Amino acid sequence: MATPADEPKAIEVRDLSFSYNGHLVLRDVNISIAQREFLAVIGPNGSGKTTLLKLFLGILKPSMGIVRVLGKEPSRVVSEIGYVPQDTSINKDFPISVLDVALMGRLGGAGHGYRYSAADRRTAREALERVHMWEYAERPIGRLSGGQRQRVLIARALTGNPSILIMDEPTASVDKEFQTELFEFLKKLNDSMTIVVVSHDMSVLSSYVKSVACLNQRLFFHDAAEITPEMIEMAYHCPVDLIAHGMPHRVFRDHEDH
Ligand SMILES: Nc1ncnc2c1ncn2[C@@H]1O[C@H](COP(=O)(O)OP(=O)(O)OP(=O)(O)O)[C@@H](O)[C@H]1O
Repeated sequence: MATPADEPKAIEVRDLSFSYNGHLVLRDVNISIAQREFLAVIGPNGSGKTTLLKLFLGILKPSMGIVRVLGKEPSRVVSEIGYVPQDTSINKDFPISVLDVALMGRLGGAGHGYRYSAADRRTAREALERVHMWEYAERPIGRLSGGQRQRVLIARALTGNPSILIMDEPTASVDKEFQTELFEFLKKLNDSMTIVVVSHDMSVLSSYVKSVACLNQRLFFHDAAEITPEMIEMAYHCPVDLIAHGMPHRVFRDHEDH
């Protein structure tokens, strides 16, 4: 049986740089994410967070350096990763039901024309029950609240039975109550699953995550849930008066307003 010492890292990134058409977005990024880690990636708008996630997923290829997921090329382990994209990437007018969205998580590498089996339907139902959305199974996704839609997207990611869950801004369009509920849920999943969450909102993160990475073209990784003033300065290019055990939330807001 594999011991933690010899099990592969969930995600390993070495000397990674990435450019879009010559425009450098990520520079010399190194990070090693152990299995069952709960990592938050924070950073300002346009700092490359979504780009980094897409490199983890194999949707983008590094310009330089390597990305390994469970020791392999990301494209070879697609079914190991559940991805919850930003809510804004969802076309809310598309006439598709909650159950259909959850079932899409079963497609994995399956080609066009794949027919869902009874096992697929059972798994989709279980995933929707886990996020308390089974009662909405027949409802079009366009007629859900932001928080409900987020739950369905999580269910879709879980139906693939991934060992790594990657979420891009899961709390962007939901209220405080759902944020807490979501992180409690993620904390339970984290017993058996690696979780990577991109977020702007640090106030909800600190009590749930195990480590934090601050990104602004370069990545600054801290192997603890604490967000240090150095990380803030590095990523946000502003000195932050880090208030005792508080997140510099107010300070950020002031900073972003100017
Ligand atoms: N497909 C693309 N083609 C060209 N440039 C892109 C593309 N996608 C993103 N970019 C640029 O790359 C940079 C990083 O974008 P990315 O979406 O990774 O940032 P982010 O940190 O996720 O931002 P946000 O917090 O606003 O979601 C930005 O300057 C963005 O304009």
